[in-house]
Parts: sequence; C-alpha cells; structure tokens
Amino acid sequence: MTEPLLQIEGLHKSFGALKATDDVSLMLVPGEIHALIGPNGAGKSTLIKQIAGGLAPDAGTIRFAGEDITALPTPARARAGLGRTFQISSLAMEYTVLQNAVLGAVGQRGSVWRFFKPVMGDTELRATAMAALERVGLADHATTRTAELSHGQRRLLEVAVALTLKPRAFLMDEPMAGLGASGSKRLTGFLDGLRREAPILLVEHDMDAVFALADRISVLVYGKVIATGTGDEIRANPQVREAYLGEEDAA
Ligand SMILES: Nc1ncnc2c1ncn2[C@@H]1O[C@H](COP(=O)(O)OP(=O)(O)OP(=O)(O)O)[C@@H](O)[C@H]1O
Repeated sequence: MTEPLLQIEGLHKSFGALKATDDVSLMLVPGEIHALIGPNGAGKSTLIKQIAGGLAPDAGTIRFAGEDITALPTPARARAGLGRTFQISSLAMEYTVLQNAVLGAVGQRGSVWRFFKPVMGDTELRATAMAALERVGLADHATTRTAELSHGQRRLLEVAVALTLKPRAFLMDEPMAGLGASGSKRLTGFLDGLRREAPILLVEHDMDAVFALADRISVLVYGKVIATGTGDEIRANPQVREAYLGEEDAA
C-alpha cells in the first residue's frame, strides 16, 4: 500500500466516563477520499478536532507526512499542510468573500489579524485567494459581503479558504451540510477532482455523497471504528447494517 500521509494510532479521548474516541487507528493515503461515517454522537467531530489540533487526545499518536504531530498546536499543523473545513462556519459575515479567503488562510496559519491592512495589500496572498475563489466558482462574488451569500456559497467559500493554504491533506467536517441537491452535486464533483491534489478525510452525513466519493469508508460507533472498507464492503457488512446503515434504511 502507498505510504500513508496521515496515520492515527491508538487514539483515546474521554469526557468523564464517556469514551468519545476509543482506540481509533486509521490512515489517509495519497489520492484517496476516506470517509468517516457513523450515527450522531459517534465521535466523528471529536476525532477531527484531535487531528486538527483543537483537542488533545488522552493517548495515542497522530503522524503526518512522517512526523509525529500529536503535540503540535493547530497553526503548526496547518503550516505543515493539514487543511480543514469546519462543521460550524468560521467566516466573518461582514467581510467580503475575498477578505475571508485571504484572512481565513492567514488566520489558520496562526498569524494575527491586526495585520489586516498589510495582509489585504499582499498581492501574492490576494492572487492565491482569488485563484481559490475561481476554483470553487466564487470569483464573481469576490467583492460581495459574505452575509449576502447563500448557505451553499458560504460552504464553498470555506473550501476556498482551506484551498488557499495549499494543503497536503484535507480534513472536512460535513461540507455538504445544508446544501441542496444541486449544491451537494456540485461540491461532490469538486471534491472528486481534489483528491488527486490532496487526500481528504471526510466526515459526512450525506450518504449519496459518501458512497459516490469515498475510496474507503470507516464506520465509527460509540467512539470505535467497527469497520473500514470500500463502499460495497461497508454496505454488505452485517455489523455496520445493524449499528448504522440498517437503521437509516428503515427510517
Ligand atoms: N467538549 C465535550 N465535553 C463533553 N462531551 C463532549 C464534548 N464534545 C463532545 N462530547 C460528547 O462526545 C460524543 C461524541 O461527540 P461528537 O460531536 O464527536 O460526535 P459526532 O459523531 O461528530 O456527532 P454528529 O454527527 O452529531 O456531529 C457525544 O456524546 C458528545 O456529547
């Protein structure tokens, strides 16, 4: 198998008596979309937060591009090439789309916002941000106030912010949330191509998108990975059907 870019081993995180992450090991290899699915409260966001650096694990290791990043703060992980999109919007609604693309990238790297003016005057950063907006189809909205964007356009802007960092891998927490059918189809098409540039660990409830996109799927239940495999393997797995997919079919 190709050398993993991201490798998580024996990760544990408890909140009091609750084991939100229970001995999780998984990897992300170049070129793939690895989806992480599971019922509400299974621990998907908690896992993403530990990989991105917002939450310290109780035990276990996270290696990225051959380095142990378990103890690195979030901005250092972003600088190392871990890009992410958030479940809850991190955009500044009063700023323009371009300002968010520039400032989001700068902010994720850990630079400070008081350099707002010099940063906006940085032609290289602006060009990188514009290129990212073009890729997600938002270039025509560069000067639009973010508050005026539709929900779907805001989600695309979040992807553009992550792209501005030129990451080596992406962590995406429910990028399809709240998108209508056409928005979700469009983002699915975009992510499909993006995997060749940088692999994606994708947390997503939209099962159509997951099964259309994922090279591999890991199923998380009560903090534990109960199965990892291709879409067909996951669909056919009796444990998965009982714990998760079966209940969705019945709904
Ligand atoms: N900071 C915290 N303090 C205490 N409990 C927490 C905290 N964060 C998460 N939890 C609990 O950990 C468990 C896992 O939550 P998490 O948000 O990671 O699940 P999830 O799979 O992302 O759910 P969803 O699909 O609804 O987003 C839940 O029971 C949640 O209530």
